[in-house]
Amino acid sequence: MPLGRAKAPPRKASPSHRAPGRWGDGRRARIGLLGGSFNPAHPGHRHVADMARHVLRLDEVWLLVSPGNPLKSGDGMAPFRERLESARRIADGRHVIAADIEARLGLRQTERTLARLRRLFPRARFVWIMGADNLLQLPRWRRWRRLARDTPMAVLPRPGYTRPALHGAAATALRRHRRACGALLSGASPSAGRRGRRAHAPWCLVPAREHPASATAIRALRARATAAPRAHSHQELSATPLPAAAEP
Ligand SMILES: Nc1ncnc2c1ncn2[C@@H]1O[C@H](COP(=O)(O)OP(=O)(O)OP(=O)(O)O)[C@@H](O)[C@H]1O
Ligand SMILES: O=C(O)c1ccc[n+]([C@@H]2O[C@H](COP(=O)([O-])O)[C@@H](O)[C@H]2O)c1
Repeated sequence: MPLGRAKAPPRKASPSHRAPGRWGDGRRARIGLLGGSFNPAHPGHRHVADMARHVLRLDEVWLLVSPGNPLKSGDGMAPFRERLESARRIADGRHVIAADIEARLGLRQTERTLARLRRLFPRARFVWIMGADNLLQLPRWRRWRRLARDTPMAVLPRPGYTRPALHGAAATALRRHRRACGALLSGASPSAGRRGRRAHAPWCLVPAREHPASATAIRALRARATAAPRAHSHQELSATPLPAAAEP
């Protein structure tokens, strides 16, 4: 080593298991991305995250709280902060991490988010995780073909959606690229080959039991619970006989 030149400091351990910041970092990890509205988060999300982590041998799953699903109206959507807090409550902060990075980056279309995350976390391997309901509606997403080409995807069964999704337009178009989940991250990451053509990323159906939880059902229950006392008292009021008018 030439005299006078300081020895480079030892490299920091990769900052894995931390909520991702908007500037990215050098973590070398297999990361599952479970994007969602989390309006609110529920045990079905945690089940999906845990099953995907286990079957795909992921280091981390990020609960990627969406600033706003491009296909959902804002009606009945809780504020972003509330949804993020609810995702934090089902996370463990180590292997399952609530992430606000989409909001920080000002992105909401998944294909854009994935392209940016690959640049910000160049040593990470990403897998997009979703329930069968989302595989069914995937053809409505912006540049979904490109998304499926560039990012491995893991689909979780969901009551009422698994069979229709496996026979749907996206699964049919992508049938040649379906693999066993163990093979999802086994090859090199898709990179441009000769003449800039990219290898197509694989996808799989995670062999897990269906979990019945749904945010729609939770919101409906909550709405009924808040409406019930009023309905109850209204019912009581109409069933209670009026005091007899005093005889003249
Ligand atoms: N019980 C479940 N089984 C499988 N996948 C699920 C389940 N619950 C949520 N997901 C998946 O998690 C992701 C985020 O879901 P989201 O936050 O929209 O919850 P949701 O219960 O589907 O909400 P909503 O009923 O409001 O549409 C989606 O990919 C969705 O398919
Ligand atoms: O990119 C799109 O066009 C697109 C359209 C619909 C949904 N998504 C994403 O799908 C994820 C699941 O959304 P949700 O609301 O069903 O929980 C969430 O990350 C959304 O941003 C993405």
